[in-house]
Amino acid sequence: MAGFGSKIRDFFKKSSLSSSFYEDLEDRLIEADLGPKLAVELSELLSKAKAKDIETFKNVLSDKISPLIIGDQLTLSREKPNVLMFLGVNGVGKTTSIAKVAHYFHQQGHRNIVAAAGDTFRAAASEQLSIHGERLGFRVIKSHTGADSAAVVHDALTSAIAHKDDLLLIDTAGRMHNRSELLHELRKMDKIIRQRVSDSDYKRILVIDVNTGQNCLRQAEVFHEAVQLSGIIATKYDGTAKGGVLVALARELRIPIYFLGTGEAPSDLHVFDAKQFTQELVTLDF
Ligand SMILES: Nc1nc2c(ncn2[C@@H]2O[C@H](COP(=O)(O)OP(=O)(O)OP(=O)(O)O)[C@@H](O)[C@H]2O)c(=O)[nH]1
Repeated sequence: MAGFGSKIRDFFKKSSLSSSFYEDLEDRLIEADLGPKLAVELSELLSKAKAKDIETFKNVLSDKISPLIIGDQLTLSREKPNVLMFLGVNGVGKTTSIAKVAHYFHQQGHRNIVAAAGDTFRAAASEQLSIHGERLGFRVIKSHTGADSAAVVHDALTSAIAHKDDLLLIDTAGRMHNRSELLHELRKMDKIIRQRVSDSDYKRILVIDVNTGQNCLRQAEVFHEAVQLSGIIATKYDGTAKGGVLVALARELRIPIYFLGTGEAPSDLHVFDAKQFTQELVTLDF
């Protein structure tokens, strides 16, 4: 799949004289993952300005998305433990992101880190987390497959408080038998954490794969409804899609982006820079 930049560039190269220019542009923007609402708004703005050149498009795009995209640096408070719960559908990179975030804070001097294998749905998930823990030097609290994930979270919190850990990272399942079961499970975990950790020390982080396009939006809405998301980690930014979906997400949910994941290694994590991201998107430079 071609990225956002090349799709839009091609469009302006080939279609500048067509009579259905603005409708075609709208379709292209939707394909480029900006989402239907933003695509309609952008093509309407260009249509009003009677603009058909790529420079005007870039200016309109920049004006439109700059206020939408929010970057935020994830920092830990002095309280112990800070709790980060990772949410997202299967395969987006939750477990890998936990390893990356553990590595990131470890490098900042936070040596006491524990993770909870809250994905009790899939046997390999807690195994994978344990392997990361051994390599990177964090403890992992886990239970058997099919165990109550809220109980795992409860045990991990008790352990983190007893050990005076700086950070508790919670892995969760992305799939359940059905949506209401997933929501119920997540809310239960959320409630247990809120009973013992203050709001300022607890973040709910949505992990999304930027290559999954508009599917992300629906997923994000479900998780946001369940636990009120605090921020986003966008993974697989090293792939072909260059984040058009992040603009759509930012527009819909208005939550900050913490990090971009750019590979499988623990160090492949970059603090999100909103200015740089917007610049790359509007220069269509990829
Ligand atoms: N290229 C690339 N691959 C990534 C990135 N993040 C994760 N992956 C890979 O994506 C695959 C899935 O990652 P996981 O961390 O297992 O995903 P998960 O969300 O925990 O999946 P489940 O445990 O099935 O829910 C693995 O092969 C990771 O190595 C990234 O930023 N870039």
